[in-house]
Amino acid sequence: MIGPVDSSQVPRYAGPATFARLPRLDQVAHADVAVVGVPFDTGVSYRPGARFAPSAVREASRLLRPYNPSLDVSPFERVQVADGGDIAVNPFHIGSAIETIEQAASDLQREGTRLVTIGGDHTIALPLLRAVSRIHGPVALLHFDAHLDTWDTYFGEPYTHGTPFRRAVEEGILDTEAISHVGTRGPLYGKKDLEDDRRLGFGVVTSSDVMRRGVDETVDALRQRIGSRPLYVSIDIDVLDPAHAPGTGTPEAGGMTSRELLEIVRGLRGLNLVGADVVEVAPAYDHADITSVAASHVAYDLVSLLALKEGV
Ligand SMILES: N=C(N)NCCCC(=O)O
Ligand SMILES: [Zn+2]
Ligand SMILES: [Zn+2]
Repeated sequence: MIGPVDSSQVPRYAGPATFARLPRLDQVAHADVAVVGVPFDTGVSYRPGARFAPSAVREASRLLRPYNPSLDVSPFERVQVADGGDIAVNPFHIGSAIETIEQAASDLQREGTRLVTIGGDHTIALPLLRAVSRIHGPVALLHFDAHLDTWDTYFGEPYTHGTPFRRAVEEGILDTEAISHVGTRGPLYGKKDLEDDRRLGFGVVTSSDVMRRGVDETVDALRQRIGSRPLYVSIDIDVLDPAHAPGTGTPEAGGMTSRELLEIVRGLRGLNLVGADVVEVAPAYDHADITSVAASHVAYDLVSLLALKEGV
């Protein structure tokens, strides 16, 4: 196993950044888990800038340490984790970008590598879900977000960051017995948004529900719905309150704390996780790397969950 650069030997701020100072994918024979960037933000409806997230999150991840006490695992000792670099996508053509992401994600997973993808805007969840469903069939989905992202079109366009999960249901790549939003809040276009969303099959745990029920009850309910199904986790960083994630494109007041999010993610331990993404970090609106740090820690816990599951 090739682990991260030892920060007691080489200062952690030295050298080019890979996620958690891990080796690059081309430096290992095989990776069980790869962290890969998708610098794409052509699908946004408001503030752009998520194309700069992969490099910002890698920079913020320099401070991650190799032992995860919350999950009692040293993920980089248990399995080979590597940084898969960025998928080079066309910034001028959403359809072409989606095709490139689906193909690249499929190629990366060909030898059983699991992906934790750093977006990019939420458009990228659709091709990533297509790629995991090619392997596992329709997957359960836990979607952490302030937004439903099950709208139909924007300006007539079906492929945007507000529409990936409606497309995914239409394409039959989700197991609609086990799809939930967590952390939703904020104004909608109309009541119909919620009705449409329910008709697609989504369960909703709002940000207020999490606050009222607490983390443990929330986790119990989510776990029951998911069972042993293959599970994909998509985390829009705007699920966090703007106080915890100012660096994002469509911020909404009244969100979760980073502590709540991390605890819910850790509560997924033992489930059949097959892939995950962390999207919508927009570094230009960030302050003191608050958002990139949160995203890097969430990604670290997702990698840890995969390491627990894939390791022997
Ligand atoms: N996926 C994110 N972050 N936002 C979707 C917001 C869509 C809208 O402008 O209504
Ligand atoms: Zn979203
Ligand atoms: Zn969102």
